[in-house]
Amino acid sequence: MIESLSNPVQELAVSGEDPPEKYVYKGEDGAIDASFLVMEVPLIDMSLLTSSSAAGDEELKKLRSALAYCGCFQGINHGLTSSFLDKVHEVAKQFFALPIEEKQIYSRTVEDIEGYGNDSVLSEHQTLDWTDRLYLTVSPEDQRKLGFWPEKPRNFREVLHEYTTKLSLMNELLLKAMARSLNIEEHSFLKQFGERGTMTARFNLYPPCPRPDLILGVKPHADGSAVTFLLQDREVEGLQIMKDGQWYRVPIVPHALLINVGDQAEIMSNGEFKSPLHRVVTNYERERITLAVFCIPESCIEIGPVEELISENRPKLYKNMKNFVDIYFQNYQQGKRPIDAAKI
Ligand SMILES: O=C(O)CCC(=O)C(=O)O
Ligand SMILES: [Fe+2]
Repeated sequence: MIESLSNPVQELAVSGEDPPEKYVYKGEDGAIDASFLVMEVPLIDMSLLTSSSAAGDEELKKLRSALAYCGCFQGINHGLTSSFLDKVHEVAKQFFALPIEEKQIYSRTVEDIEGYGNDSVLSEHQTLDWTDRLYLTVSPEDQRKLGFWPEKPRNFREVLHEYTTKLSLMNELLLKAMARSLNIEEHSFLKQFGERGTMTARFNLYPPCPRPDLILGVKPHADGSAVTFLLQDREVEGLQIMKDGQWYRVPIVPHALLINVGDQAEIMSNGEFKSPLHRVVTNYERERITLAVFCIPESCIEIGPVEELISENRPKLYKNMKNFVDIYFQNYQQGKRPIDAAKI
């Protein structure tokens, strides 16, 4: 296997040169266009998801239909203040603004996806994403590799810790609400998630791109998580979701969290919830910074469709399996949709 790391896209972007051919996307899923229709991503009031009132029941119905319809929603009233979310965005921005030598202290190695860097080059035919990332394991806390956790800006570690501690609680609340919305025992999904599920954080920088018509920020994929929390850029759009064979733009709702289910929630829900295919387009003039936090079930626990969601009318659609993330990466690298490997 050829494997090497590519140069920071941030440097390519300022060089003013034409981007190398290996960034040009050759997929056949339609033109790259930033002016598609906007997806009406439902807004969900997260504060109502724990309420046993009529309004709470109503919100659960909305949650269920959002996850069945487009696999995602804009979470509002989530309990994180706007000023705190601005701070999270600010530390990400300050990290990517550091001189290259300072960021490279945290560089990932070829063997490890954690750290600062971008796509591993595994084959000559691979198309690279127009993005630089900082990828960190957040929990379980004893698996953090602090050597990759930036010391600059000064409050980076503290802000990330606080943000992800809150998201971890939100993940639990949401997995319970997702189960209740399907009228199944509320711990059905949480049990499969386990007490030592993994949480990873991926800071994404998409530098301005000279050819947004040819180059993607992130190629089409669905997430391998159970749940993903995305803090979008406050001003620059870029995320697109596929629905019924069409790409749609995901709008920015200031200070909302864009929450989507990943393949593992699709499997556990026996396909009631849809893990959405999504991609990121680039912008000619402006950089975009996002933070994706992935909540991933404990790898040694077997996940599979919850029994109560299997019936004569709705047969079991996915196999039971452990360590889906491994299956995910094997299939992803071969350009296959990982969830297909889980289908019966
Ligand atoms: O940056 C975005 O808008 C989405 C990133 C994403 O899909 C991912 O990191 O899995
Ligand atoms: Fe994603």
